[in-house]
Amino acid sequence: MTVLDDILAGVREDLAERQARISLDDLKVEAHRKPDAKDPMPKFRGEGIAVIAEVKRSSPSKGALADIADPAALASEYEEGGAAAISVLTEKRRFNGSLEDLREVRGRVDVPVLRKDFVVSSYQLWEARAAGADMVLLIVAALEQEALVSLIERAHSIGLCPLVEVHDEEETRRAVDAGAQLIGVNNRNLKTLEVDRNTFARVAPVIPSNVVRVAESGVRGPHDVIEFARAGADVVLVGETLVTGSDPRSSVADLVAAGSHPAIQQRH
Ligand SMILES: O=P(O)(O)OC[C@@H](O)[C@@H](O)c1c[nH]c2ccccc12
Repeated sequence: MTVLDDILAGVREDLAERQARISLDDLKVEAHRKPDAKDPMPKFRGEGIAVIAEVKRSSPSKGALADIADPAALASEYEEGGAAAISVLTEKRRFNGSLEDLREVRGRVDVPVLRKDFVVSSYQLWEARAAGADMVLLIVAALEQEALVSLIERAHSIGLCPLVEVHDEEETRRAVDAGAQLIGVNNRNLKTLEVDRNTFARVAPVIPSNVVRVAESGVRGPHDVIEFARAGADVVLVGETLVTGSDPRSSVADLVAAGSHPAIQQRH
């Protein structure tokens, strides 16, 4: 059993528990009360490389990373540093996150907010929307093709922008076939948790030029942003470096500055 299988088993158990407690109809009512989701694409296709900054307390690879007593305060620092969007881990068992964290972040920042979780059911899309998310992560390795296609369609139909995560060329072809407009290449293999920073450069050429490309995981600082940008990234998604650093606001600002370096050729 891979780490991903193990995480998914826990996610399904927790999901069943929530589904027994909160009806889909109630979630839909709550979701419809929320203001329309914000479209992240203009920022992702704008000047320079956009930075998605992540609220992440723990990870299966490293264990506890940071306490983060006030996720909204952290997100607000990210926003002040120039983050184009905020990613909030909502998975509980391995990442120590929650939908409550997302709700708090949503209440504090103006930029789009991504629900970072292991989505296997449209129920979780409604949960994301009800908590005020604008975007949702869909992991190709966790989904059959049919489920991937229908979750992408459903996400769009309820106003969520799906970030479709891949790790190799084959998954990328599946994401493109499924209609993904925003693809994240995870440099971390979720089956082994190993990070290989060359993954993005290897996989990016398979992504059509009209699709927005996100380099995920393993960004240690401005130098890595420049490397991913050179390999064709429009966006970088950064967690650990920001939550373990001493000044999240200026760390984000440094990454944003590196991503708008004139030597970087913009694709859009
Ligand atoms: O902390 P890092 O190495 O900067 O990585 C952030 C992000 O890419 C990572 O948290 C992530 C990428 N894909 C995921 C899927 C599920 C959970 C977490 C993730």
